[in-house]
Amino acid sequence: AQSHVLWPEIDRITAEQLHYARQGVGEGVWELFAEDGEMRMYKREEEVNGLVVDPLKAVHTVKGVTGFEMCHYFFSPDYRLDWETTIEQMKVLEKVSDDTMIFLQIHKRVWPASQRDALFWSHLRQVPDSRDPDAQNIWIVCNHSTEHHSAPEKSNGKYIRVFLTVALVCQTMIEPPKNGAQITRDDLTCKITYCSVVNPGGWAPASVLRAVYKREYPKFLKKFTHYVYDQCKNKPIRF
Ligand SMILES: O=S(=O)(CCO)c1ccc(-c2ccc(C3CCCC3)c([C@@H]3C[C@@H]3c3ccccn3)c2)cc1
Repeated sequence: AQSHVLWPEIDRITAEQLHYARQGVGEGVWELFAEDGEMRMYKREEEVNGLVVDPLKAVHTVKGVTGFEMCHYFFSPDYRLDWETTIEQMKVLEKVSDDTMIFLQIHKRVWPASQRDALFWSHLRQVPDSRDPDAQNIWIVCNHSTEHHSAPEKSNGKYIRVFLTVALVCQTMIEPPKNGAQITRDDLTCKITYCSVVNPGGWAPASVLRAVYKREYPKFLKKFTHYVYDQCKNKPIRF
């Protein structure tokens, strides 16, 4: 993908999102708004030109899967409709490379706001951990809004286009079995950080959007992580 016109932006945004995901939720104004088992969901209340764009950061720990497996199922178009319940249509507009694609998604309408679509590049990458060189166990998927000739903004004006930046950062922790036995899924833990900022792209009542965010994000992360566990549990481990 290094040759593609988008590459410099993909490289920059992915690095920025990795750094942002690693920042704790201790400092600053993160507000815990949802908890479910190991999942903690935080938000900041922000508005841009009167539009709610509340940044979201979620942390979660899932046993029995690797960071690669979690990121693979998040990135791949083949499984998206199995776990993403808020989209009506999804199309891959361009396969930039094996680890980079451009998606167009039509999201279900959130009454009384008008229906939205999202056009974004999606990039999957393994990340060498600078602090721990032999930790080759961190994977990231970064989704960031982009433009594309086959999905011009004003094509039919039917949908308002959202502007989003999303990052799923997953780290595999292995509890090596005492007796030197082979690693099983019981020895695996995946530490997840999910960050997202979605600008609704056009007017939508703040109260409605905040209610949608509060309801949809916890549901989405819970459904997605359970889906990946179920898909992987009887398959060989992929790091
Ligand atoms: O992580 S992803 O890349 C996974 C690939 O699908 C992703 C996640 C979320 C969105 C998204 C797009 C539109 C909207 C709203 C804005 C006004 C009306 C619709 C929302 C609101 C936040 C609520 C929401 C949260 C989670 C899931 C779906 N809905 C979210 C897009 C992509």
